[in-house]
Amino acid sequence: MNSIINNEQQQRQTRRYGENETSLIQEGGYISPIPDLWEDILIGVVLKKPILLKGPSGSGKTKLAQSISEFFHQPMHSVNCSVDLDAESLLGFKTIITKDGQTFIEFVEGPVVQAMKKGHILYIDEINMAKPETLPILHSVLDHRRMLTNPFTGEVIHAHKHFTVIAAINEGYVGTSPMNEALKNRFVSFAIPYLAGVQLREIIQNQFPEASPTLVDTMMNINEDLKKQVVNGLLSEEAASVRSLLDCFALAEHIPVRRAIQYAIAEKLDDKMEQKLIMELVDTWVK
Ligand SMILES: Nc1ncnc2c1ncn2[C@@H]1O[C@H](COP(=O)(O)OP(=O)(O)OP(=O)(O)O)[C@@H](O)[C@H]1O
Repeated sequence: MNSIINNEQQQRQTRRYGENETSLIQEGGYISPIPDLWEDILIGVVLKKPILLKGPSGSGKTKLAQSISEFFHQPMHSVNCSVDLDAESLLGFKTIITKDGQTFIEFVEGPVVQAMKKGHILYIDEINMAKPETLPILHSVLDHRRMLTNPFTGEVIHAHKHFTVIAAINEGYVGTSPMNEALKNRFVSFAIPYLAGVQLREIIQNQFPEASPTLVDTMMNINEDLKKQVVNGLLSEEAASVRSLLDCFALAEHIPVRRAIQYAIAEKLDDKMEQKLIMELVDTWVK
């Protein structure tokens, strides 16, 4: 096992990486879809590189960030980006407080400042949904300087040695804009694909131990067919989403499988032709 990860984890907790690794599932529940991906990302974290996770909706990006947080016993602060995201939502804001009859102005620290000072993980979700002019405020945080001059207080903040930044994007989605080069260049980037094969089976069996082997086989076959049609360009990528598949299993505990797939996969897509194609594929497996 990679010693650089071991050393870092020992600094932060007691259990050694590599002990008790009999399951594909990491602490926090993440399963790596590609051999080495999990470990390569951990190395990026240990080297204090900002990590960019690129993958479709429901591919486990948030789960991966939570698993890193559990692995290093490091709390995580999340920022959900939108066009309304501003410097105050990132850094914090001033507020008036009254104490013992006196009025003060106090600065309430936002997620970036808290994570930097406490050495926590900062998770920036859908970073490409933010307005491009909002994020340059983070440039000095994300490069070798690892510092920030808070424009609201003038305070110069140097990041704690364990401070970690993980960002996630769904590329090419409505409402997203391409990340500007200067921002993207500060990250090391990892493509996060959907789970397939034994890894997918493992997560299903872990979350739905009561599911019959027949149901698991059927759903795995349907998922494979959906993936083929995604590759053929006939279905959008989310048709093969792991989140949707897990939703199917949850529903299928209570309603017939066909309806479960309709609600959890087909109806989530906007295109009627795609919905029809999904249900036709399902009908070849579910009687
Ligand atoms: N590789 C994986 N390992 C463990 N769980 C996974 C994995 N991929 C998907 N999941 C499960 O699928 C669901 C969705 O995962 P998650 O919310 O992390 O996706 P996401 O990529 O962050 O999605 P979005 O882009 O829509 O926010 C969760 O229940 C998660 O446990």
